[in-house]
Amino acid sequence: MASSFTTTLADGITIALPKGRILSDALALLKKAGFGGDEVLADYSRKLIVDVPERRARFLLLRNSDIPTYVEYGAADVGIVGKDVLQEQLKDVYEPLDLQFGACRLVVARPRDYSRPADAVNWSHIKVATKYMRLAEDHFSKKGVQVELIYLGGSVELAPLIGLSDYIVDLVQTGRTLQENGLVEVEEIMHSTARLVVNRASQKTKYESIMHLVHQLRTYLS
Ligand SMILES: Nc1ncnc2c1ncn2[C@@H]1O[C@H](COP(=O)(O)OP(=O)(O)OP(=O)(O)O)[C@@H](O)[C@H]1O
Ligand SMILES: O=P(O)(O)OC[C@H]1O[C@H](OP(=O)(O)OP(=O)(O)O)[C@H](O)[C@@H]1O
Repeated sequence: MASSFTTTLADGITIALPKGRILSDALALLKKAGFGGDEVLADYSRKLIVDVPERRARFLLLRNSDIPTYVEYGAADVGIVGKDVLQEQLKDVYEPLDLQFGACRLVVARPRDYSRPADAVNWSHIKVATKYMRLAEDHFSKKGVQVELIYLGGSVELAPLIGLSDYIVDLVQTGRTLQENGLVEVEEIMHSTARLVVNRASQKTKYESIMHLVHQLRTYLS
């Protein structure tokens, strides 16, 4: 069966989508723009490749953090991924569109009753748990604060509660996760929304298809 995946949709477009929380917004926009939608959701969680030949589109369902890699190497022509991930990974891809959904912020947070001074100038050698190693490193080094970064892949808010770290750098949207775990935001690092990213070679070899997609998505952005 694998060969059929490589022989169909030769002149179509391969779109990498993240399986997590921005999938439904991404599919809703793609559907409005005429690039499939329900077909992908119907197969979601069972298939990792979903072909929609009548739209000349192939969807890859990937981990959020893998999207830039697939697009950079041309395994997908385009992808949808959060700006936070793009800033963290700095892959060599075009980023033509802010898709406006998936809004969140990357922040520094600490326990509400933490005893160290809130002013970063007075911090010294703090432990920071995060999934965003590069962004956290950049943030603290700009302040001249020496930090020990501890990589965690999820549930980062737990780290300061059990003494693994002093601070966290993580995403916040509603603020509920921080609040329910007794943490408070102390600094904001960046805002993030979902972006369309495009492989540099595909932008040339599939110029018309990609410009059509970009145009359609731009038209249907709310
Ligand atoms: N609480 C949130 N509210 C809104 N958007 C969010 C929130 N958390 C994350 N996002 C955005 O959605 C993207 C996908 O998040 P999601 O939680 O689905 O993936 P993930 O678990 O971080 O990815 P991976 O599986 O690769 O580690 C994030 O990169 C960010 O841009
Ligand atoms: O401000 P809120 O609306 O509460 O959202 C913030 C939470 O959402 C994300 O976690 P996610 O649910 O993706 O789980 P994770 O901790 O496994 O990454 C993020 O890492 C925060 O933990």
